[in-house]
Amino acid sequence: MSIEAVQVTRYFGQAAAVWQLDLSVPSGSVTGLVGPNGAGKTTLLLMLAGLLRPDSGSIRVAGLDPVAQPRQVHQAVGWMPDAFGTWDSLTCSEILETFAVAQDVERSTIMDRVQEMLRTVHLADMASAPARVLSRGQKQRLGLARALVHRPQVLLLDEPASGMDPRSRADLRILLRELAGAGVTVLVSSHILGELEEMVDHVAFVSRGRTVHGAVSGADEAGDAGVETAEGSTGAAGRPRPVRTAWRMRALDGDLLADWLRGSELAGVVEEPGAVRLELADDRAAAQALRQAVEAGVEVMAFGPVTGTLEETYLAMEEERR
Ligand SMILES: Nc1ncnc2c1ncn2[C@@H]1O[C@H](COP(=O)(O)OP(=O)(O)OP(=O)(O)O)[C@@H](O)[C@H]1O
Repeated sequence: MSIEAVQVTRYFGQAAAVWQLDLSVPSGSVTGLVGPNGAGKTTLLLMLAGLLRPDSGSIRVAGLDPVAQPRQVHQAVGWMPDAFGTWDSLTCSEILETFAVAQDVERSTIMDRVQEMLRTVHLADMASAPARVLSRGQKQRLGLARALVHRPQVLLLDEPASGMDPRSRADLRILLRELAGAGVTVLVSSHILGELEEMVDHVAFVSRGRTVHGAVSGADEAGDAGVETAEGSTGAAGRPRPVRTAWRMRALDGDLLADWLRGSELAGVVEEPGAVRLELADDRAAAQALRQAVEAGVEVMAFGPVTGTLEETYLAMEEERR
């Protein structure tokens, strides 16, 4: 596990923003952090980034303790806050350069790295522009470049897509998937659930300062309280759940599809003639199911994860906006 939080608590005055929270995030994956306003997501991310001390509990990020080893954690982590404050008179290039220096990036490589990062977030044209002229979405992209400039092992993003246009959001999704593929651990909070669903491998729900068991494998589980309440969550609650577990297969011949499903060992239901919904453990299981269906002669014309399950699960959570 690349991020491990055990019984972490943080108070602001009398109010517990995060309370006895458990979270385990696997390495090399993209994990979503989902919860209502005031649930404690930002507070949690700040503690993981070594920018806020927990009152109690233990945290390990890339094997490091943010309380005892803040400097090492800052170097291991890329942090992108929801609102990225820039020094308005510095240029985009100067801002990235400043952060690269602060993060001890090898001096001789800094300018190349800065150019590379500006290209990655499509701001190369703005390299010499002062930050004050950037739009909100462009500032977000610069914030992403800043978080990545020192090649962190762990990337913590708080609402990164807010203010970004559709092209930038799509680029963000692709970039986060690529980073995870290269072994970076990504934890991303977002309220844009449809988008999160497409980019994350797992999701952890936060409610009233605690992680709750978020089953996102489909409407059935979500509907019958697949999400435990904050009070009911213990133990495995901190383990994020895989996201793509409900899949829909459509075929030209509905009877053949239904026969194949009955004869297979797979968990699934016929939703309507020509369409079945399958519960599959992971992407590999999905690929196998598709192969089996095709080999059995089913003329599959569409197959993909059922979207909207994250939102269904979210809405099934006890509403507790603060
Ligand atoms: N510096 C602070 N001082 C006092 N209370 C705070 C502070 N920071 C956060 N809180 C409180 O802690 C709780 C959790 O806030 P936090 O910002 O972590 O929630 P969040 O899940 O990130 O919310 P959102 O989705 O709206 O960004 C809220 O009730 C908030 O008012």
